[in-house]
Amino acid sequence: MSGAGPASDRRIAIVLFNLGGPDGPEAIKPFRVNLFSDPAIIRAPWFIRFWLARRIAAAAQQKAEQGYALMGGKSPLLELTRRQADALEAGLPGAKCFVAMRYWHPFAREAAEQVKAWEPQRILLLPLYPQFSTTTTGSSLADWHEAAARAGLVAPTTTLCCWHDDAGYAASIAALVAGTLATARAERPGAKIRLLFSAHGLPENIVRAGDPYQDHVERSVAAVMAALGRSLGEAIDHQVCYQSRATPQRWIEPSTEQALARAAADGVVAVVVPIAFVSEHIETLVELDVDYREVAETLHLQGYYRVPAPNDDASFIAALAGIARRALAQGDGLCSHRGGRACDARHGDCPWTRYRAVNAA
Ligand SMILES: C=CC1=C(C)c2cc3[nH]c(cc4nc(cc5[nH]c(cc1n2)c(C)c5CCC(=O)O)C(CCC(=O)O)=C4C)c(C)c3C=C
Ligand SMILES: [Fe+2]
Ligand SMILES: [Fe+2]
Repeated sequence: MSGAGPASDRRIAIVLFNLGGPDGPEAIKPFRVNLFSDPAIIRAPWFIRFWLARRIAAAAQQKAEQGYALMGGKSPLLELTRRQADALEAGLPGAKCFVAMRYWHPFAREAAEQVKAWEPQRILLLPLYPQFSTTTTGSSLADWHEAAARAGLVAPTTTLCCWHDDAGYAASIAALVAGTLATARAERPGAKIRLLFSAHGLPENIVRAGDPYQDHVERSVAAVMAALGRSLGEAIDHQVCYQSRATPQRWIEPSTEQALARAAADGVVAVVVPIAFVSEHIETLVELDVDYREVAETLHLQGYYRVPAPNDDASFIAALAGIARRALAQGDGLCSHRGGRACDARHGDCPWTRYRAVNAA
């Protein structure tokens, strides 16, 4: 670990969490059934969920197959996450990164066995979701604790609930935005530009039940806009919107389609920023690059550009390494986020602590 600190001489296992994705065409169906069977995603009693999961998964199966076919029949998420793991390891001597996916291999139980075999002195749980949602971070961390207990893995553990407004993270996203903005300006001289921060959506009822995700997304956008303002020295038009509606319920709005329609009506060029994803996957490479690009063409939008997801971008990895270092410097604890200050999300406390308490009750 670079720099002196309490963690500098220890064997530290860093567990990186993401959602996972199918590793071949035959995995698409079971991956999607796993996803819709998660009580954090479909909030219904288990016997209804068992039936509902298969029904919802079947409903858009063909569209999902077509989407994965465009990416070679599988998701690039695991490979990109492994690259992030390698880059992070290189920046944090003494640490070894492990990957735990929620709905496909390597599952948390596989990662927990690997971590146990490595015999760490300390573990850092680092979700690759900047914003906390019960559907992503909450579900992954709960899954990890079950897997770790089953594996008999006992080591002091530090958990990061969220890093949505970390200054280094915001600056790394702002730099990626600035790059695409420069391309858009060079290709559309004189055109008015609007940044559309497109985040994964959530069903409205999940947000109403207290999920802080939407609030965290808005805070991420504010942090990126502040960093962008500092580096470019100007204010830029922007809007937050939500993509990837996957169930028939009402989802939070405005949708990315609605934001594109507004951009067309206002005669502006849209520069889409995938704000809730740290890696390219089906929702960026297909939904943003193919589906919404088509929508933009149909709407005769002035222009449509997409900012890349950070993947293993050097400043993003450096930001992640800083987040990890600061979390570890605080010693063992349940949650070490925001440089040690308490969560100041809408609900005033740490969302993971709260989620854990509610689920244990
Ligand atoms: C109710 C359904 C869903 C919720 C809620 C949800 C939240 C959510 N998801 C991500 C990030 C990812 N989602 C991915 C895939 C994916 N997500 C859903 C549904 C919900 N997500 C589905 C059905 C799928 C499968 C793709 C498809 O069949 O269309 C992925 C991985 C994609 C891949 O490349 O394989 C990610 C990453 C976030 C950040 C989030 C809420 C905060
Ligand atoms: Fe999703
Ligand atoms: Fe927290």
